[in-house]
Order: sequence, then structure tokens, then C-alpha cells
Amino acid sequence: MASPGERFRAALEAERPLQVVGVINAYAALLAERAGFRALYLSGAGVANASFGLPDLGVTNLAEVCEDARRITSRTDLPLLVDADTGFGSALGIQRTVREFERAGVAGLHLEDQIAAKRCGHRPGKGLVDAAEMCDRVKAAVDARRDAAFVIMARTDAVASEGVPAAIDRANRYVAAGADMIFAEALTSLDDYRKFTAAVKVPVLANITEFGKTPLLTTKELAAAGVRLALYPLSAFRAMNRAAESVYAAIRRDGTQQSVVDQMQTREELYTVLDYHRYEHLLDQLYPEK
Ligand SMILES: C[C@](O)(C(=O)O)[C@H](CC(=O)O)C(=O)O
Ligand SMILES: [Mg+2]
Repeated sequence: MASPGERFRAALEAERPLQVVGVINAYAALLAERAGFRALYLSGAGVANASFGLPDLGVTNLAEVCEDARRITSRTDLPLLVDADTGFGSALGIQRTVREFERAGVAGLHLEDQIAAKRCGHRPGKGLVDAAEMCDRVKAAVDARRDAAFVIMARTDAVASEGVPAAIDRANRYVAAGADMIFAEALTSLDDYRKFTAAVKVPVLANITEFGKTPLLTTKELAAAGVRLALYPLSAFRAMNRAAESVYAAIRRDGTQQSVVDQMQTREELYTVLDYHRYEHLLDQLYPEK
């Protein structure tokens, strides 16, 4: 079979823009696969928020992110893009990140030009490293990959503090350093995406995260602006949280779940997604009933 990186690149050719959808765990990955997506995303915020109940402020480490990634890649062949924040260390740390991600079956990563004390891209107070330091991060990542198809995506958070032209300039420097794709973070208009894609000669990703700085642009609009990848990092996670909140509240309030059962996925539906009956059948064969 093609390598994960090759599968990601093939997906990018098959769809414009390629929709890359966030999955916070392996079960969500199965749901996304059934919905027809061609590429998946493990969000740094998702790992921090969902797996650890922590804010997305650079508090999770390589091993923790890898573990979440591995659980997803062991259950689906869809290529998985993983958020590596600022890379988990300096040059040697970044090299280790790339190797561990490759070993975990990941298709590619994105690295951002924020300082190590990173913030969410859509929040104030982001600090940046200079472009030269970010280029060193990109070079370290490119040198480390064993599969040439493993995707090294450079994310620039510079729009907020330096403006669009300076962010484009940074993006082009990251491409010259070897970045395969550019993650243009927290752009505020379609026109700014147009400026990016006109000036940057590799595929550009738009992060369509809710309640942030970027309007909820459609794939049609993004395609017309030349955007090649559309990311939905936490959409399903936010909806799951709302659903869980309402179920917990109802059970606590009513002393029964009767009013919310019709909001639930049924046991049979759960099993269908898991392919439960195939596993059960296997078990029956291994241990026939006496
Ligand atoms: C894409 C992102 O890096 C993530 O970790 O998912 C976040 C998403 C978000 O907080 O909405 C980011 O944009 O910084
Ligand atoms: Mg992130």
C-alpha cells in the first residue's frame, strides 16, 4: 500500500479543496471515514482539551500526541495530518517528532512559527520566532523524514501581528526552506486567502475553525480563492461536547435519561460503525459454544 504521506498527497489531488476533518479519537475517525472524508486531522487543541482536559497552550508532549495519533492510524487507512505545535523542541527534538510520527503511521505534520510558549492561533497574545528560526525548524523536519512523501506543512501565525504581506513573505521563506504546504492561520477574509494563494506556490490550507478569526467560508468559496486544503479541526468535538452536556444535565435533572434517548446513537448503530459483529463472529469461531 502507498505510504501515509503518499495517500495524503493522492487525496489532495482527488479533491479541491481537500477537506481535512478533525477526529479526537479512533471512533471519531471511523465516523469521519463513513461520512466520506479522504483525510483526517489530529488537533493539538483536541489532544489537550479532549484527552487531558487542558487548554491548548503547549502543555502536551510528543509521546502524548503520538499515542493519540497511533490509536487513530491503527484503526483507519485514511491519511492523518497531525498538529505538532512548535515541533516539541529545537532541531533535534523536531527530528525526533518527525521520526516518531512516521513510526506512528502519520501522513504529515504542521509546525508553527510561534514561540514555544504557544497559544491558540485565534487568540490574542501570540509571540513569534523570527523567520530564520522557523526556517531552521522546517529544515530540521525535512531532513528527518525517511519517506519523502511525508508532509511537512509550515504554519504561519504572523497575520495577527505582522499583517498579510509580511506573513506571505514568511510563508515563501518557509517554502524555500523545504515546506511542502503552507497553513495560513487566522486569516480574516477570503480576499486574504486569495493574496496568499496568488503569492505562495505550494498548496495553502485554510483553517475553518468555529468561533475564531476566520469566517466559515465554504469549499466553493475557498476553491475559487485557490485554497487547496480546508481544515475543520474541532467541529465534531464541539458538537459532541454540547450533546454530552445536555445528556448529563437531563439525567441529573430528571433522574432518568428517557427524555434524551432519542438523541443517542443506538447500540446497533454503534456496533455497525465498529464492525462489531465481524469481531463477534471471529470470537465465536475461536471459542465455539459448548
Ligand atoms: C488548528 C489548531 O491549531 C488546533 O490545535 O486544532 C487550533 C484550532 C482552534 O483553536 O480552533 C488553532 O487554530 O490554533
Ligand atoms: Mg493547534
